[in-house]
Amino acid sequence: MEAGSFTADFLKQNHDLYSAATNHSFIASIRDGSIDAQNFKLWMEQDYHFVREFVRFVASVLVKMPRDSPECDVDIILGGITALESEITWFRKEANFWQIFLERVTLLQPNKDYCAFLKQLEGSDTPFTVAISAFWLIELVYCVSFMSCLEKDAKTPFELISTVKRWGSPEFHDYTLKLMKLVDKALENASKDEQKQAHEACVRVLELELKFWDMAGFVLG
Ligand SMILES: Cc1ncc(C[n+]2csc(CCO)c2C)c(N)n1
Repeated sequence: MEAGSFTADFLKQNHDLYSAATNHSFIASIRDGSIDAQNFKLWMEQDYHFVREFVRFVASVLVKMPRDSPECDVDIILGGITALESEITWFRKEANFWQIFLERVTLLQPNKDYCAFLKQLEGSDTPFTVAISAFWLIELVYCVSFMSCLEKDAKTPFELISTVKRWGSPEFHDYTLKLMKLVDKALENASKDEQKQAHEACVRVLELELKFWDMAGFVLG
């Protein structure tokens, strides 16, 4: 089989897992309007803390970028960091609306596991190529998942529209395409070992995304 780009090959080879992570029942419950507010609040509490760890992760990706990278490539990651500030402000505002106390949240195990994985990627043992691949896929899963909640026949509740628009918007999709191009460029000339490591990190991302959705969709007793 002739090899295409890393990202296209990855998505083809891991179609079922990717599809499970981007068509989860939690997202389906937002899309069809049946979501329980308790589940949404649980997701928001946990995701805020995930995003806080993600800030450090993205900073580490920027530091690992090769010095001879074109400025426009550096600026894509810089844009990602900048966007995180408004993201955090949005979480705080939204948490207020839902009467969530973000400081009092206890991290659940799937979130702890995901944050531990990010920490591992932040380490100097993880090459840039591997970190940027995981970065792309983490953003893509959210983008594709939330895009489905904006389709014509979706019945997303009014109070969740601002949430799904954040990550399901065409602008956010463009950003994931830019990340995808960065990944493919970085991995084109990488060693077989780095390509394998990047593939494994991406599989792990999909597994962790699935568990994160499972956690959010868990029916509270
Ligand atoms: C579990 C989980 N997976 C992926 C994302 C996606 N994501 C991480 S940071 C960020 C802000 C923009 O870069 C976005 C959309 C998430 N939030 N939570």
